[in-house]
Amino acid sequence: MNQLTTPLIAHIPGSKSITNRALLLAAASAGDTRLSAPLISEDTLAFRTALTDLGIRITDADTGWDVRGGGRGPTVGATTSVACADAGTAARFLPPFAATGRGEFVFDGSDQLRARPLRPLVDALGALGARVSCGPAGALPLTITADGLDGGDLDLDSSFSSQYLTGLLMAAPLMRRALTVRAKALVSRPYIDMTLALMRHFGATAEEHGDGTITVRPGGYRAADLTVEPDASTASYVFAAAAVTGRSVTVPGLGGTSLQGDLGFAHVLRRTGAHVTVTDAGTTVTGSPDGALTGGFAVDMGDISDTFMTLAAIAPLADAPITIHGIGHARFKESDRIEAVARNLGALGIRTEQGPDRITIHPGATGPAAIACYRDHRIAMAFSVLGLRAGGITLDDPSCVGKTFPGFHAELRRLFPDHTTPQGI
Ligand SMILES: O=C(O)C1=C[C@@H](OP(=O)(O)O)[C@@H](O)[C@H](O)C1
Ligand SMILES: C=C(OP(=O)(O)O)C(=O)O
Repeated sequence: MNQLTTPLIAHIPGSKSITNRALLLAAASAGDTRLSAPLISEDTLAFRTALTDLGIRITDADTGWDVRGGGRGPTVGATTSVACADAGTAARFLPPFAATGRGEFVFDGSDQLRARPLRPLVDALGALGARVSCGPAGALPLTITADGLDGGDLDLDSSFSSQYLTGLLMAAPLMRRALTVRAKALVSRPYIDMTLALMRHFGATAEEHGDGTITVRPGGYRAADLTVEPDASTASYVFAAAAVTGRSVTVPGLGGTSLQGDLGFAHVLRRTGAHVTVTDAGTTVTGSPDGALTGGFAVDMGDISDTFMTLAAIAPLADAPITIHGIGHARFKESDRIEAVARNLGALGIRTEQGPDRITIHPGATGPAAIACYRDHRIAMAFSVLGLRAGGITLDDPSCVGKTFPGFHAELRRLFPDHTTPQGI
């Protein structure tokens, strides 16, 4: 192996989705949980602070965090405000947990988070017996006057997000009766598989029926230590960087046993000509020589929509158009991500066509441009990868990567010191 083919070892922090699920499940468990290698970023620190505000004791430890679970939903005397910052997982996972407790809770968040839909979750909590109200737009601020939750049967609109279902499922073992949920038009299904696997890790009983409904029985959780694997959504950026530079990048600890559907992005890169190996020890992506990318295909990224921007941002380097579809729900996240990608590619001189749930990107030389991040960490990180090949790319808000990867710019520079990274960072 020469220097160019020797794999670069990427340092990718823990999964945001696993960290925040494990924090909540540990908080709901009877006993102490050691959560090792958690992600430390704005989203997970906001989630930790929110649980602390709900009375959960979380302390720093040598390998991560120690959580002393209460074995039930939170009980508060006075009205308790819970800040969710920009974290969609906090806004969707914490209210059902609180509703199984006692007292009044007011959940709120940033303007960005206040713009993201909550109505299906509000309706579901009301149907389960909670006294709940939300803002005029069917979003935050959300007020719950909790006195436990009954459980029962529920139809849940899951077309905007899978997170409502995750929040309700994780609260279900704390409800008075079994919960059976029929999720309609469910998106991002791999995140439900992750939820169920982690619930079972903490001792819950969840049954998946043939018709897609899920039944969770009461009985609470038991504490169970957990080590968080590296974040597969974050790994998409270094895997794409390997593809566009022709280098080889390995992410140790993210492999065949992963709970994360976004590892599927590595297989999407295979379609561009990259070589991918996934073992239980980790995943390695090796780009074609000189970073040549094969286009001329369409791909459904509905299950792994957080990574569609990573592919879209490098698609101008391909030899033929790439169409990404199944991603309509990505319009309701930190930004309207299809529109954000289209506008930024347009600013770079790249032709795109978009539909409600899709975008087609045409190849072309990219000119210099200041990327409008829309305070969306994934827009900033995805276009930084393009910047490795296309000089003259700057970011209007480089620090927005702090939501899930505060060390992103430093790691990209460390891995690719000979390539350009967005100026001003
Ligand atoms: O459950 C989770 O941890 C997540 C689910 C996904 O959201 P949607 O279910 O809204 O697609 C994903 O975009 C988000 O980054 C994390
Ligand atoms: C959508 C995302 O996060 P969340 O929904 O947890 O805010 C994301 O990380 O891309």
